[in-house]
Amino acid sequence: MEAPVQMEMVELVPNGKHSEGLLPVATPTAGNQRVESHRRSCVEGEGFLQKSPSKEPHFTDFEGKTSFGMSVFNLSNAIMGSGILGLAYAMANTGIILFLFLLTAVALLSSYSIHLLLKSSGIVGIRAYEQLGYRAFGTPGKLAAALAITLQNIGAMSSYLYIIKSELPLVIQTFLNLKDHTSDWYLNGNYLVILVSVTVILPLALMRQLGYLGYSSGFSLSCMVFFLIAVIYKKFHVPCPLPPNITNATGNISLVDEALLQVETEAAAFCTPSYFTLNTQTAYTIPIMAFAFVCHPEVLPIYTELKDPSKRKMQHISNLSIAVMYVMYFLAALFGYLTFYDGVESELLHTYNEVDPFDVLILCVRVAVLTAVTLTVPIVLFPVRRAIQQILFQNQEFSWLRHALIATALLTCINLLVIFAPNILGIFGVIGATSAPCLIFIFPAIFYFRIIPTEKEPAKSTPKILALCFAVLGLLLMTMSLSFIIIDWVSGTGQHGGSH
Ligand SMILES: NC(=O)C[C@H](N)C(=O)O
Repeated sequence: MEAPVQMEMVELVPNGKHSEGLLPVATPTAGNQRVESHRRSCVEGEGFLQKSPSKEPHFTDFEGKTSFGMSVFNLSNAIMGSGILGLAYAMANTGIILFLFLLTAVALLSSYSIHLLLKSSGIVGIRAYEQLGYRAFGTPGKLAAALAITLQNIGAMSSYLYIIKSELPLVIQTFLNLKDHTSDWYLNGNYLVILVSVTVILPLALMRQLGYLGYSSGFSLSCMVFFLIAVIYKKFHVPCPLPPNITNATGNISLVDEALLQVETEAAAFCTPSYFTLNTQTAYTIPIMAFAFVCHPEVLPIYTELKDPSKRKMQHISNLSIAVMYVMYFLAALFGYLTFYDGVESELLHTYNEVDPFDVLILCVRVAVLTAVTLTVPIVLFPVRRAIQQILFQNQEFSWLRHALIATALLTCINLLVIFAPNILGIFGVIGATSAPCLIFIFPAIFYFRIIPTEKEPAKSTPKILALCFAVLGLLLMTMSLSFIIIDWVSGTGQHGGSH
């Protein structure tokens, strides 16, 4: 099939949650002007880093203003999300060494995949993930990329709402000073998640532009840093095992002694870290890690906004962001695991409820994380709505009714998903085994294979063979993870990672 000429609409707006470009600068009019100028002057195969010699404006003349440091911050922010909460559980099911090996592999592969994206975009002058799909495979390629991005963002939003469902009842319980979790509606996560969606998230999602809300994504990164500090601090203040209430179990002193002895032996075994573990839950490790490292749809928009852009500079930015997140992810997983060992839940923050529900530090972390995820949901909803609008209602005038209906429908679906999802592991697992491997491994590799001209790199050249191997690896990981997850569900062990 002939590669289609790049005459598609290009919107220089992000696909996810980095702050720049979400501000009013990226108005539809500005976008359309750029598209118009692009339509007039796009030259096939022209590198976007070269300034167009023609006098006519060109979309690649768009001058980025973001500094190196700010771009590292934006990309780190795009990487960091709820995935960090699942990593300690992944470590409990792989052991420290195997976890470190897999985390390193996913981080390195993630960086290689960005290299493929940057190289492909350099050849054709495209700065949007979906557009690469269009350039490589025409409309099916564009739709596949848009679908994967939409699914990934829906997964991210569901995980954020799941955090609201599991953490908000605990915050309210602490504020009301209630020792026990009662069945009152205000302690029911399902009601609370609907309440927050209707009263906070929906009104924000109805705004026409994100405006200053875009800045709040920087706030979420700070919250996750705060979360990490608390996890490290708590490791040294939470006893292992958690004190058991054995005297309640029996009034007999000799039985208490016996029980104590048994508890001590079990405790020694329980509180010893494992370096290499394999069990049914190990299957979730790669999907959790893949989910945690997804930021690929954001790379090209961040590249667009970069001051004095070059592929090398953008690759440095990506490597640095991945390295910083790699360290943060490893520390969060390690200290979370070393606090609770095999008792850690698939949503780490929820596990601290076992220690002391009234702990002030954990309460502050919960409030911070809850605020961050609540503000991030509308930010992630915007590009999903844009994708739906582009696919279903292309070239139609803005309509408030459609704008509101899509937001309401999306939020309703995500609420239903979250209410019926047994645990956050299901969300990490399904999204991490479907859209994440597509976005990280498969699409960048096959887009690269199609986009780089054979005159430049023949089909049998090393970079292209490597890219194909990368796609095959992604496909393998995807099928393996999905099969193991389905087997886990069918055999009924899927509840292990539950956070309740
Ligand atoms: N950006 C995403 O899609 C997910 C993000 N990497 C997270 O961990 O939540």
